[in-house]
Amino acid sequence: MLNVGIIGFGTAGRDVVKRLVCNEIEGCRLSGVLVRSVSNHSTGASLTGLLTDDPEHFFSQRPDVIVETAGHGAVAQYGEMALEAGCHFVVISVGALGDAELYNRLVAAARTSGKQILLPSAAVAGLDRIAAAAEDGLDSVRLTTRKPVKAWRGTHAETVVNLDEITEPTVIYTGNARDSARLFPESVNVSAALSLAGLGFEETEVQVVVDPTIERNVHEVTALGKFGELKVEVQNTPSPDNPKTGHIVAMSVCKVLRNLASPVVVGL
Ligand SMILES: NC(=O)C1=CN([C@@H]2O[C@H](COP(=O)(O)OP(=O)(O)OC[C@H]3O[C@@H](n4cnc5c(N)ncnc54)[C@H](O)[C@@H]3O)[C@@H](O)[C@H]2O)C=CC1
Ligand SMILES: O=C([O-])CC(=O)C(=O)O
Repeated sequence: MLNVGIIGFGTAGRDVVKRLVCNEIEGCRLSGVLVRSVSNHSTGASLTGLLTDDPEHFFSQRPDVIVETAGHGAVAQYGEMALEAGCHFVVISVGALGDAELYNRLVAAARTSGKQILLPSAAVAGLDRIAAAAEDGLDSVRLTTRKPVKAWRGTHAETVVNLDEITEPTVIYTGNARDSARLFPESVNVSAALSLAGLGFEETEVQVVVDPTIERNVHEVTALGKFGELKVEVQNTPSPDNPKTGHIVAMSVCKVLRNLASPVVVGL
């Protein structure tokens, strides 16, 4: 059995935890959930003793794999600790890795411990193909991320446009993935995942759009190279608790955990 520790008990974290405690991910069991303050969460009997706000206690449960579902700050705070403790580190707040210094430290820790930093596809599709294409001549990778107005509340978008007055699709960012990941830490992690799969943070081109005409979170990816051409559009159903995050994100984490415990792995 693979012991799984989860950092963060928000939208994505709760969905993953629910599946683990219901034994829906074969070969995996929940060792603990690290939260900022236990008193902020009311949980059912199935989680008794599993939530902790004490990192030492969390690590003492000897997880084999730790999953970050808590935001960029938590990647910086716990990444090295997780790898040095001998755990694989699954990261959904991939944009944090746009900080080159942090990225290098985590990679060094992974090398030393012999463990891996695992980045789920999460909200996007096509990372497998872009990574394969990068083996032999990838020329360009472009991302357009569009989300409905409600998904941009409380983000950097509010400093660019008046969200209450938007009536048509409005571009709020054009640039590279390094800056998009930094400016939209809760919303455009996909740009970082594409960068790490393909051409890196500087060469990956990103456009971000507030779109009052749509209901889903849309990511359009195009890539060109020796392999041919890739065009992928995903339309993610927003999670009821957090419209920024697609429900598929937690399911993608569940798939990574299933892969780690499974004799057969499909879709790498
Ligand atoms: N790779 C991808 O495609 C995607 C990545 N994300 C990333 O995942 C993150 C989480 O998404 P959601 O679950 O929707 O967010 P959320 O805001 O619903 O939940 C995050 C939870 O983590 C907790 N938290 C924050 N810092 C913590 C810490 N240091 N220790 C323990 N708990 C901490 C918060 O209190 C909150 O309960 C987002 O901030 C975003 O960076 C989200 C969607 C897609
Ligand atoms: O869930 C999504 O559609 C994508 C997202 O928030 C991110 O990339 O950070």
